[in-house]
Amino acid sequence: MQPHNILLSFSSGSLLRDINEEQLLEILLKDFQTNRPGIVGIGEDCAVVQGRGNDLYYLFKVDATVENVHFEAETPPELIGRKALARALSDIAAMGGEPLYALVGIGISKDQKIEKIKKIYEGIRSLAQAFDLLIIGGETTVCEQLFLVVSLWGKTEGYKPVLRSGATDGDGLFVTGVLGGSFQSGHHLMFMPRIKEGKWLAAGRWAKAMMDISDGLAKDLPRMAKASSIGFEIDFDAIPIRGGYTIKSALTEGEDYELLFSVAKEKEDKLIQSWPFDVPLKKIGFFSQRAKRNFPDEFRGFDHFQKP
Ligand SMILES: Nc1ncnc2c1ncn2[C@@H]1O[C@H](COP(=O)(O)OP(=O)(O)OP(=O)(O)O)[C@@H](O)[C@H]1O
Ligand SMILES: Cc1ncc(C[n+]2csc(CCOP(=O)(O)O)c2C)c(N)n1
Ligand SMILES: [Mg+2]
Repeated sequence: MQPHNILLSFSSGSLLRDINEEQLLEILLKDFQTNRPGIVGIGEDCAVVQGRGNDLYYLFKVDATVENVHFEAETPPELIGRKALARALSDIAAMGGEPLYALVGIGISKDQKIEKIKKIYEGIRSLAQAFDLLIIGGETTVCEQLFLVVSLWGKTEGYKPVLRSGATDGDGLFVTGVLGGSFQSGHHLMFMPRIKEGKWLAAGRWAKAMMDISDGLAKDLPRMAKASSIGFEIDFDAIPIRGGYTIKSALTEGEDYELLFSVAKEKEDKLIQSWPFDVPLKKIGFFSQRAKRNFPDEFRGFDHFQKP
């Protein structure tokens, strides 16, 4: 059982495995200033910094992709590079932004084949090209466990980024694509970040709250509900599950990299009629002031510090 107030209950001997990712951030950032007018700091998929006027917002994101955590030693190197960039792009998509520039950090051991690193970079280059994104720098270091860190700079222009906190009572709850089986099916290496869908949803003022699903719906939806100070009702039969996988997989395994968003009740039908993309769109429930903010205990979602 997790202690309720982590700041009161952790001791100098406590280990990371005793807490979760959110609790670690609470401990670390207790005395940091992370917000001020025009800036949205911790708690969103990207940090938001307001540009000049009310029409331009910059988005910032940094994402790590680590051997034996996010990919395996045998993963094809082009797909390692592709995934490292795609993960960060998914967070720009989650706010309805468009990507502008990237910095790429890499940690490699001295025994690594140069050919493998070249292939990793080829994976980055081809996805960057697909999104018209410039790689403008990075960092190289030596390390036993191969890792990449991608920093992205993006923007919304002419409309506001969609935060996690905008959902209100009665809003419909939608997801793109299908959920579950990401690791086993290889989706976690091949997914297409939902940049154009996210931008359309934000620029057209369809989505009131939005995020990407990286730790599983069972973990990420309660985060959105908490940010919006609201509960939710899920229609479990409506959840779009990848063929051959289970509802448990769809709710808990994570790395779906799909968009989860809320839409005002009166706009739902129009949204479904107007949806111009090939990727499926599905209503899976609604936000409610009276409903709970959690899934049943058997559905937990992914946490780096805790056993599945
Ligand atoms: N070490 C850290 N220091 C400061 N802020 C952090 C740190 N790690 C995460 N954050 C912030 O905490 C929030 C949640 O981070 P997290 O990486 O879980 O984002 P996410 O979008 O929920 O997940 P993902 O990156 O898998 O999509 C973000 O706003 C992020 O900027
Ligand atoms: C070797 C290997 N083991 C496990 C997984 C599954 N996995 C890793 S990170 C993550 C959640 C999102 O990460 P983050 O919170 O860092 O964004 C999930 C579901 C994998 N892809 N590769
Ligand atoms: Mg995210």
